Amino acid sequence: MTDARSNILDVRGLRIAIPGRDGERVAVSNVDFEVARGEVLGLVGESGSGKSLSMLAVMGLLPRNMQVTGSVRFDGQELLGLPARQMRSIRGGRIAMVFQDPMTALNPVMTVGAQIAEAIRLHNPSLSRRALRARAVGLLELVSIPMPEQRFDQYPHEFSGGMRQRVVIAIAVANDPELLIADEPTTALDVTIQAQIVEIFDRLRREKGLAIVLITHDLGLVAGLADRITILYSGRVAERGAIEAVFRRPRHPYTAGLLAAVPSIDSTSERLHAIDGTPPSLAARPSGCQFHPRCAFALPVCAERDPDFQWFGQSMAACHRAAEALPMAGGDDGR
Ligand SMILES: Nc1ncnc2c1ncn2[C@@H]1O[C@H](COP(=O)(O)OP(=O)(O)OP(=O)(O)O)[C@@H](O)[C@H]1O
Repeated sequence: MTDARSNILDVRGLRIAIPGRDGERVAVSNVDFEVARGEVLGLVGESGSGKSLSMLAVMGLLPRNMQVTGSVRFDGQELLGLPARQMRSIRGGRIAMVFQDPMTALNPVMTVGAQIAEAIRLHNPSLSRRALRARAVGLLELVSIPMPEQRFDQYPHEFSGGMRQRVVIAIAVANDPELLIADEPTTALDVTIQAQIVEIFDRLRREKGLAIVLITHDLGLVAGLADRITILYSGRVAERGAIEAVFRRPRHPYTAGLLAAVPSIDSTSERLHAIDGTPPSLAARPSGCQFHPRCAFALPVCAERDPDFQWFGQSMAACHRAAEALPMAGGDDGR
């Protein structure tokens, strides 16, 4: 892994607690992840695993009642506790975001071009109308929208879902951010369009050195794009590391289960292997390893003690049995 200095984003020991009438509930605990410039990090987990809360913490957008501790460093600067005004200028400037539903991010009564130009103008108030238009058209080109000159003057409803998501990406990267946080950016799109969006992200990373955090429950999406992966389960990191290492040799049974659930093109089986059971609710988190009630390999210790991380060169996993060669599904080394 790269050392901390070259990471554009470094999250350490992130903890997010939600106060309630019967005491606080810890939604995210001891979460670490990092992404270097030009790299893509896949932040993966089932619904409720803490992906969105973790990224809201990075952006300083958590609801006020939540208590966040740990460290979130962006280009070396600590963001937790930063005054709201400073955080606002980083957000939308150096850190940009793309969400699942492009329609909610776009204004239906403004042309697409005007919306992109407005995003540019916010950070470049002295640019002329002509210069704004030229840059906006350039951005439409960058995200592979055909006939950008004509498209500039059209409204969001004149665009398909995939084209709208490209517009949202164009707006997000309008001011050359260093980090893009994309929360389920392709979930609402069909598979072909998904692949095109992935290609655009890949180009932005290669050509502009953009770092991307891709939040998703889709391991297939991560496989095509990410350099590293962090897998969250029940608010904690189950496994993380270089994507090849984690995919080739998952060390956590949860990772193996997720990998086995990815449909493969050459699969002869119609049935997807899903992991039996459901993740624990915030109100009823188990003792010990969070995954043990669903784990086929659980030992008595797994219910008693939260596992420490074990490091395997390019990946690490929080599993009492991580070092053993368990007969898990997933991975490609024939176990
Ligand atoms: N505003 C809130 N108040 C109380 N609990 C919350 C709130 N927001 C999230 N949670 C809880 O915190 C946990 C983590 O939620 P989070 O939204 O980060 O999960 P996620 O992995 O992003 O899931 P999804 O894929 O469904 O968005 C969940 O148990 C969720 O119910």
